[in-house]
Amino acid sequence: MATPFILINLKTYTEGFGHNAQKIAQSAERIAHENDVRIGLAPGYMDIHPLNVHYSLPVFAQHVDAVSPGAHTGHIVAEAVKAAGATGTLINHSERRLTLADVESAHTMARAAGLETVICTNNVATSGAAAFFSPDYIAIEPPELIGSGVSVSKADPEIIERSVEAVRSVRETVKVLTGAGISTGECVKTALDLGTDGVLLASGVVKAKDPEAVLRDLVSKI
Ligand SMILES: O=C[C@H](O)COP(=O)(O)O
Repeated sequence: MATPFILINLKTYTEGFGHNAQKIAQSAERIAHENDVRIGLAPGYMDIHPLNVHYSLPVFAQHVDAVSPGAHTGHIVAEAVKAAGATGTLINHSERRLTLADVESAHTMARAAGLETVICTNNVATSGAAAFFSPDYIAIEPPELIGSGVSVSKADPEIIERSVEAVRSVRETVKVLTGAGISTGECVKTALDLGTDGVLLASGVVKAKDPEAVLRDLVSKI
């Protein structure tokens, strides 16, 4: 199995802006170093460059548009997030959905820019479809459980198992992340036991009183 990957999406929570993003990055870097685990952050765009400069950890954009560099205004271009220091990007997060055609274009552009890719999906069928694009990871997240505090690995383990099957039947090499409501080491262990390669989470860490304590718990059962 690949090294487990814990990817923390800071979303647009104020608890994940600026100095707060740096504190979470510092804890993540330390805990990843002490354990055999990759921990990455997906901060807001303004925090990509500072995190990349000060910390040694994967830094993901939360989204890129299906737009190439040139005469476009107000878009997020994969090459630009790469130039700002991002090492990867989420694509098609449930809170930033794209059409299937745009998922494909955004993914192609992210790849061409040299970014690691995580395509988010909402069910088994979209997970299977996304596998045809050969991203590095597919993150399966039932939208109704996002931010709910109810872990998908407990509430709906079947969707995880069936998504892993759907993805692997299309592309053996694509890794899968479990997302939605993940907040403890037990959730991470269940996600790994269900055949996934890690987790995508947000509120459990970002909104915690002590994010470092949550991070330590997340890696405790790997
Ligand atoms: O990107 C992260 C996911 O949407 C999960 O969010 P959550 O951990 O707050 O449920």
